Amino acid sequence: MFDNVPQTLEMLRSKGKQLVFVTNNSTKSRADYKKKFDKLGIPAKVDEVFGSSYSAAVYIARILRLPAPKNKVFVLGESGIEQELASEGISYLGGTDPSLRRDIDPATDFESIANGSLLDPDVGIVLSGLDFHMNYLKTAIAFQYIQRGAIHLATNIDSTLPMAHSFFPGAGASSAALVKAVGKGEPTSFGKPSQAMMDAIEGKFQFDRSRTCMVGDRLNTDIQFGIDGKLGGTLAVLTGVSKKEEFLAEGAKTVPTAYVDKLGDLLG
Ligand SMILES: O=C(O)[C@H](O)[C@H](O)COP(=O)(O)O
Ligand SMILES: [Mg+2]
Repeated sequence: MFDNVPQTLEMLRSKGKQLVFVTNNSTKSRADYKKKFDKLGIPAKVDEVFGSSYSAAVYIARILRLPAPKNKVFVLGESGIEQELASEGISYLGGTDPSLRRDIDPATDFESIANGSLLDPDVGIVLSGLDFHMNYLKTAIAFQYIQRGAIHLATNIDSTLPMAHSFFPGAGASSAALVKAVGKGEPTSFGKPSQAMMDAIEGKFQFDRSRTCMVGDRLNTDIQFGIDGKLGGTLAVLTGVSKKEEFLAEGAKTVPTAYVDKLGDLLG
């Protein structure tokens, strides 16, 4: 963690600034993040967290509103997605179901998927996110649901996951096999820097875009979200970005982490 994060957040709160913690990581729910913040000593409320799983669940429950009974969600991902779907009252299957965390059995599974006996006829949506347990069986089932009319949505489509000061396959890589098999391009996704995520955050928190700035860690997601005219236009604050020149070329102002105490001045 960067130095002085709790102090910086406290300073912002003391100036009456509204804080929203935005993450594309679908493996954790807002409640999971609250626990993580507690462990790190960062004061935060569950309601201040906005994740891609929650964003997708809100879209499915409040905007898409598929008519029952064909409104169940087949999940390709971890418990964060399941928790947020449950919080919006959406029925789901797949996800962390241990019976699907296995190799496909060619002697039986192809037939059972093809004849529908391994499928739930009420699935109307396939929702994919970062999946630490990807396998052929789940991909094949998801593919069949989509072939039978289910809508493919994604929490987010990041190519990589930054971990341990390196990069690993991200949510977009998790669903890449499915996307290739379906052949219709990327699914609608709800993470940064999508307009869907932006609209959802703005809808929930009612903030003024022209007086908003975003602190992020990557040019391809967080930073674009901050400068592409959707969030504050040209102002963003960096806490560590590898391609600073590219960011500057976009006309953004930057503040090194060491001067993050100026954040309040920037926000006025
Ligand atoms: O692949 C992903 O899902 C993302 O790379 C990852 O979860 C990071 O999300 P962030 O919290 O940085 O938005
Ligand atoms: Mg990030």
